[in-house]
Amino acid sequence: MTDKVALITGVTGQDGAYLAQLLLQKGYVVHGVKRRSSSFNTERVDDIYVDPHERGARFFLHYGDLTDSTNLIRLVQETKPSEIYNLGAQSHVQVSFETPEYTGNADALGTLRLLEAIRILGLEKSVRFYQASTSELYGKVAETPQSETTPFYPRSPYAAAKLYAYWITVNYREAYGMFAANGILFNHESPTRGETFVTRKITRAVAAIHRGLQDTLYLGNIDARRDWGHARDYVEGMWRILQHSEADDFVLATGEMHSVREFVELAFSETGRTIRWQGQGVDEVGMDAGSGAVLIRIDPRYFRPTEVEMLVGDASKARARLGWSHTIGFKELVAEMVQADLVRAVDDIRRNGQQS
Ligand SMILES: C[C@H]1O[C@H](OP(=O)(O)OP(=O)(O)OC[C@H]2O[C@@H](n3cnc4c(=O)[nH]c(N)nc43)[C@H](O)[C@@H]2O)[C@@H](O)[C@@H](O)C1=O
Repeated sequence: MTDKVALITGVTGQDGAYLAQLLLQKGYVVHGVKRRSSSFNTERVDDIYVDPHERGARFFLHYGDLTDSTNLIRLVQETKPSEIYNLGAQSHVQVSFETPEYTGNADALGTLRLLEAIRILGLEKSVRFYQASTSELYGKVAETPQSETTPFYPRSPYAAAKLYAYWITVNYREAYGMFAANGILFNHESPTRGETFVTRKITRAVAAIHRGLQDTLYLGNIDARRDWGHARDYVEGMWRILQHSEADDFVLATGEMHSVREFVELAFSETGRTIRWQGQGVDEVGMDAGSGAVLIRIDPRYFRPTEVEMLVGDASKARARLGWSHTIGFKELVAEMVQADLVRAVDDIRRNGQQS
C-alpha cells in the first residue's frame, strides 16, 4: 500500500500543527507550507520536526505563500499529495478591516490558486481538497443555531473573502468533479491559539495577573457570544470530512454558546478569583470580588466596525454522516488554556530572572 500524503497550508498555525500531528499518527507523510518570515515562526511544529534527510522522515516543511501561484503549482507537483488541507489564511477578523486587500488576496484568491494548481496539473480526480471555511460566513445570523442550510451574511473583509473561498470550492466540485469539501468550523481554541484571539488573550492575562506580571486586561465587546470548541477535536473532523464517501460541506461545532464575559469569569475562577462587574458600556469594569482591584476594562479600540454578535452551530449532519462530535467541553477547554498559560508565565519569570 502506498502512503497517504497530505499537503497542509498554514501548517505553523494552531490547526495546521494539530492536524500535522494527527496525520503523522495515522501514518501519513505530511508536507507543510510555511510562509517566509524574518523571525522563527515554527514553534508549534518544532516537536514533530525531524531532519528531512533522516531515514524515515515523514514531516517536511516548505516555503510557500497563497499569494504566489507558481509556487503553489510547484509545491503540489513536487509533493504529489493525495489530500490537501487549505488552512492558510489571514485569519484575524479585526485585522481584516485594516488589511482588506491582502485578506482577499490570501483567503479568497489563495483558495482559487490552490484549486487551479490541482486542475493545471490534471489532478482533479486524484486529490481530495479541504477548505477551511468558517462560522464567520453566517455573520449577522439569519437563524439560530446555524447549520449547512443557513444563509450566509458576512460582516467583515475576512468573512467576505472566506465566502468566495467557500463557493469556489463548491464550484470546482460541481464543475470538475473534484473531491472538494468545506468544513464550516465554529471557533476552536487551545493552549497554542494565537495570542490576539480573545480566548488566548484572556487566559494569558489571567495567568500574568495571577503571577503579578500584569494589572489589567483590556477587552472590546464582552457581550459577544461564540460556540467555542477545542482545536484537537476539530482537526479530527477535518480529516473525517476528507475520508467521507462523497465530497460535501459540514458544520463542526459544539452546539453551546457562551459570552466573552462568561469566558473571562471562568478563566479567572481557575485562579480562585470571582469577578464582580460594575458600570455600563465603555465604563464597565470587572473587579476582583475579594480585593476590589479592577482587573478588566473596556477599550473601544477592540470594537469592530461591524460585529458578529452571536454564533452557535448545529453539527448534526457531521454527527450523523461522519460520526463526529466534540469531546472537550467549554469548562475543560478554559481550564486547559489557563493552566498552560500559568506554566508559561512561571517560565517567563524564570527567564527574566536569569537575564537580570
Ligand atoms: C471562526 C472564527 O473564529 C475566530 O474569529 P472571531 O470569532 O472573530 O475570534 P476572536 O477571538 O478574535 O473574537 C471573538 C469575539 O470576541 C470579541 N472580543 C471582545 N474583546 C476582544 C479583544 O480584546 N480581542 C479580540 N480578538 N476579540 C474580542 C470579538 O469582538 C468577537 O466578537 C477566528 O479564528 C476566525 O478566523 C474564524 O474563522
